[in-house]
Amino acid sequence: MNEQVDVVVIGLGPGGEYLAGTLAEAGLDVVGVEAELVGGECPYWGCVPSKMMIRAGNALAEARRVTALAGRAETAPDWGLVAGRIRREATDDWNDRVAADRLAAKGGRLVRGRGRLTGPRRVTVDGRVFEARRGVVLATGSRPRIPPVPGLAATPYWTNRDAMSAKELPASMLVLGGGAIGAEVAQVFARFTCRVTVVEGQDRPLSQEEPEAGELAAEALRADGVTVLTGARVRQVAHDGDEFTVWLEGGTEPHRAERLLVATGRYSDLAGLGVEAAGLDPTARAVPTDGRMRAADGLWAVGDITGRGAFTHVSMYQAQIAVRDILGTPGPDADYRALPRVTFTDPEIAAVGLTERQARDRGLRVRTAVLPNASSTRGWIHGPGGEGFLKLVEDADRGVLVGATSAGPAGGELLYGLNVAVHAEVPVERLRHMIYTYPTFHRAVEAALAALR
Ligand SMILES: Cc1cc2nc3c(=O)[nH]c(=O)nc-3n(C[C@H](O)[C@H](O)[C@H](O)COP(=O)(O)OP(=O)(O)OC[C@H]3O[C@@H](n4cnc5c(N)ncnc54)[C@H](O)[C@@H]3O)c2cc1C
Ligand SMILES: NC(=O)c1ccc[n+]([C@@H]2O[C@H](COP(=O)([O-])OP(=O)(O)OC[C@H]3O[C@@H](n4cnc5c(N)ncnc54)[C@H](O)[C@@H]3O)[C@@H](O)[C@H]2O)c1
Repeated sequence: MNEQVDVVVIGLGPGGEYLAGTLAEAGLDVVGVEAELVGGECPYWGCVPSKMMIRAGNALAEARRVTALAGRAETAPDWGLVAGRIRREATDDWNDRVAADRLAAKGGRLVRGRGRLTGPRRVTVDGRVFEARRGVVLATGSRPRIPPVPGLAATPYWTNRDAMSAKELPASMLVLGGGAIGAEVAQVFARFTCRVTVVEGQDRPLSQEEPEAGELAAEALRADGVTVLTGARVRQVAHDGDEFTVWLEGGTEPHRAERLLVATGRYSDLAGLGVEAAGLDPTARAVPTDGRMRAADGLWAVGDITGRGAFTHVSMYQAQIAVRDILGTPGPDADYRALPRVTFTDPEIAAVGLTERQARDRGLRVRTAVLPNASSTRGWIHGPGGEGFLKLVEDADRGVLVGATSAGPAGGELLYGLNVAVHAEVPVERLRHMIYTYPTFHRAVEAALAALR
């Protein structure tokens, strides 16, 4: 006998867990299906452990700046403290009991196993078939994309999961990919004395962001002793039982390291989820959704699987919209114009909305301004560790900001005001006549607005 429920949520990462819990609290009969840990990638192998590492690495870096600012401070990096904190405080030793109990307390039912769509509004988990009266939500996230480099698949390469759960740091590590994961992990590991080389295929790290952001990230990594190779293609990878050997196209000598971290982006396994049973293309990169997060009749999708930005805040934002749609509560459609993101390197590199290139490619008449942090009073006072810049992108015809990048010691926090400006389309003319606190990092916004050309 098939089991009748109101909603089945497949995948309980940040978006799915929120959806399942909120719909259950609203009185619906909800089944949440989870193949691994309730909470998903973010709390166990993603945002939370990586930011805990970064907090520790930043403390070391700040202590090292004491020499230039305040005297002498000695540091003796101990990865055991970081690994222990991640184990105890962040992940409960990779145990999701608390999250599973939280869902149960809200009235949701957890079904452990791998869910598959086997028809419209129908999900099968290890032979159990659920018929969802209102529908099914796909929230199965993403996995590391492993490039088809000869030899790589046969080696014991690391993904983010190994890096986040490392009890000890390797003496040396090659990082394939200089995106968000590559840049963050490379810097932290280097600060804990691991010899790190980043191999990035594009001509700079963080290649999807402003060129100035990528250049700053490369400089920051190099300042921490990371070797950054750009425009680099890996020809072959091998492992001899002890170490990795990596040959690059055009290189004469191979690179060797104890570990190889692959951080070359993510993909969503739509075929494994059986999306064709709901009329969707299993070979697509993402599940297309409308403004209400609907993918088909009685089918919603949220999170990484939608391809609208692999961030926890995107997944949660979309989940809120899907909840409203399922419950029939009014509210605005999804709007990605002011999509914020922060790469938590030191300096933090934060951006919202369009880059200059994206704005120009859309045919906008663009005005921009780029100011180095050192040109502001606060940036100059800050001294060592204050590197960064502020960049604004204006749609000159409408007189509103459509994008901004803030990089610096508090780049992610500074972004907030710019996020509001882009989201609410606050006229640049109004922003120019605001009072900006002296001497903050964000006061640079006033100077940048004046410099828009
Ligand atoms: C190292 C790292 C650092 C990151 N740092 C940040 C950060 O600082 N800020 C930020 O916003 N984002 C960050 N991210 C991205 C963030 O983790 C993801 O965007 C977010 O977790 C995606 O949420 P989601 O809801 O799509 O699902 P996910 O977290 O991907 O979870 C999906 C869940 O679905 C389950 N699942 C998959 N298939 C099935 C199935 N068939 N049946 C049942 N269950 C299934 C999985 O087991 C998993 O638990 C980071 C990611 C990584 C890897
Ligand atoms: N702070 C944050 O919010 C944060 C932190 C980590 C991860 N994330 C999320 O997780 C996602 C995945 O992170 P990621 O770093 O794996 O992906 P990414 O897409 O951010 O970066 C991948 C990088 O690898 C490069 N690359 C791809 N194939 C390559 C190859 N064969 N050789 C060399 N370089 C290659 C790309 O040019 C790119 O720069 C991110 O896109 C982001 O959405 C967010």
